[in-house]
Amino acid sequence: MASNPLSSPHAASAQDAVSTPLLRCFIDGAWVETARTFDNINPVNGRLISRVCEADRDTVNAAISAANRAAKGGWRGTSVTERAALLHRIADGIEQRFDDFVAAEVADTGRPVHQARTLDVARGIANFRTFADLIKTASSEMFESTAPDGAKILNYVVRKPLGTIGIISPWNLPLLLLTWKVAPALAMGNCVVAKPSEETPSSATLLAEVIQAAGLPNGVFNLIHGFGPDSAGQFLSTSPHIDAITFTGESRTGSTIMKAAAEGVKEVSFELGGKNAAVVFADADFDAAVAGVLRSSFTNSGQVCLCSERVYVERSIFDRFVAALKDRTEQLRIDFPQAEGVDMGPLVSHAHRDKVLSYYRLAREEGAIIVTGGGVPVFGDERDQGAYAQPTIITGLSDTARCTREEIFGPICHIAPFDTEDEVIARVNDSPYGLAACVWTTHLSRAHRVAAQFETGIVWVNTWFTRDLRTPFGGTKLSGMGREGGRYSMDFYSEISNICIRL
Ligand SMILES: NC(=O)c1ccc[n+]([C@@H]2O[C@H](COP(=O)([O-])OP(=O)(O)OC[C@H]3O[C@@H](n4cnc5c(N)ncnc54)[C@H](O)[C@@H]3O)[C@@H](O)[C@H]2O)c1
Ligand SMILES: O=C/C=C/C=C(\O)C(=O)O
Repeated sequence: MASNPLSSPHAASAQDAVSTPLLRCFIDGAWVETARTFDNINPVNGRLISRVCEADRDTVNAAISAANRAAKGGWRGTSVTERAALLHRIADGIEQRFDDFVAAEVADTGRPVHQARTLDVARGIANFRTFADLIKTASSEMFESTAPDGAKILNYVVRKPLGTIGIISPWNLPLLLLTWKVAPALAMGNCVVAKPSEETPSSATLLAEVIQAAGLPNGVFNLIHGFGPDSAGQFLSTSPHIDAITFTGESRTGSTIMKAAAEGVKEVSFELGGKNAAVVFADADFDAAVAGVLRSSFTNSGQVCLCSERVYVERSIFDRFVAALKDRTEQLRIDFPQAEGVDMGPLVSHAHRDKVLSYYRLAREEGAIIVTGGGVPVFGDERDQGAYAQPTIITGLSDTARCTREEIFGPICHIAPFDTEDEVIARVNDSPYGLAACVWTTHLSRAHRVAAQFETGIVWVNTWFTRDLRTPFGGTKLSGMGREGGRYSMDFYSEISNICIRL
């Protein structure tokens, strides 16, 4: 198998004299070229990486038909043991091509190589292995009772596949978030039509190669490339022939998809936007809190749905904390993905950087104090053609400012002082989002008391983005609908029936 998607046999195109790789769709076990293509750009230097086949409506419908056929074919009848073995084979395939997946993620996003290795690709493997093991150990419910006439009654629960699942994923953690949905969907016996973000097609294409090599029956996994509105995403989410949609992306996109799902009363699972808070009490381990907020604000250039864009620090340590975080932020190494000790790469695209920079300008207009950053780093080399932005800390804004209420999804956080526990809980909850929160304190009962009052799906205490894949993951309010992870994924990707027997 070729070294990476940039030279994979399924990407190379004989038509292209300059040998720019062509990334194709994968439908019913075959690689499919389409009439229209779009460019995939490297955000480190603005250069063309590959051309990507855009699936039109007919191509999307062909993928859905292939999944429907496979769903009615043998796949739903495979045993848990067979499906678990196949998922492990897919994980093995990712492992065998680990460096190719790293290269794909880095090419599309410019992220540090060490992050792609330790987070993105590692989680791609873990996602398949976790659900392979889970279905083999999962139990079902059974209830014994007695009818009024004394007859024994047995109720038991069975899980069946939903059928064809539409999966639409974002660009910020491409392989992690795509496999977080594909693995449990396949584990529960469903068939899949997956559409990755137009910004990050490479690792999804590699995944299709690995799935094909693992021997999944044709049509069980299908990959279509394209955009959202009037393109593959919309054609998939509005199709009457899919049985459920699982989507990760912006809240307003989720709302659009939900309207489409309403037409056919389809099951939906949404992992949406956030405006997450980190709360630092005076009794926190100060150095750990500074290091933790540095990570939760600037990991992946702030392009993680769980990042802290709002930081609240108890007043007595506010000035000291701001100074310490400023110092650590200014030491962050912003560099090429493969540079030794690199901490931060570019944003995913020039368009996204423009959006983030518009918020940097808005912060000034709203009267923020720019503690550090607020612009674009100058390198004097090809990175100046990339989509880099400075990690930025601001203070001085009210809780009603747009920069403290709207998701920016870049390397920026606003720090505000607070005085009491009740005050900070109310301020954290005063948000249209409810995805995640972080609390830094050494006071155990306070940690539990505060965490339990946050209106978020996830709370971390003295840590951030620490993941046990068996736990429920998801948000409240505009941050999403439903939970995925462990048995929560098994429930979403199954049709649950109860069978009652009079013995
Ligand atoms: N809650 C979570 O777990 C989680 C995880 C990662 C990212 N996110 C959120 O995702 C956003 C960033 O990702 P993004 O910019 O790719 O989001 P996005 O909503 O712009 O796009 C996400 C996906 O949806 C597709 N899409 C866009 N419009 C569509 C439409 N009308 N119909 C069907 N598909 C459509 C896109 O092509 C892409 O594949 C941020 O808001 C972030 O908070 C949330
Ligand atoms: O950018 C958002 C990150 C989401 C992470 C997960 O869905 C996960 O860790 O399973």
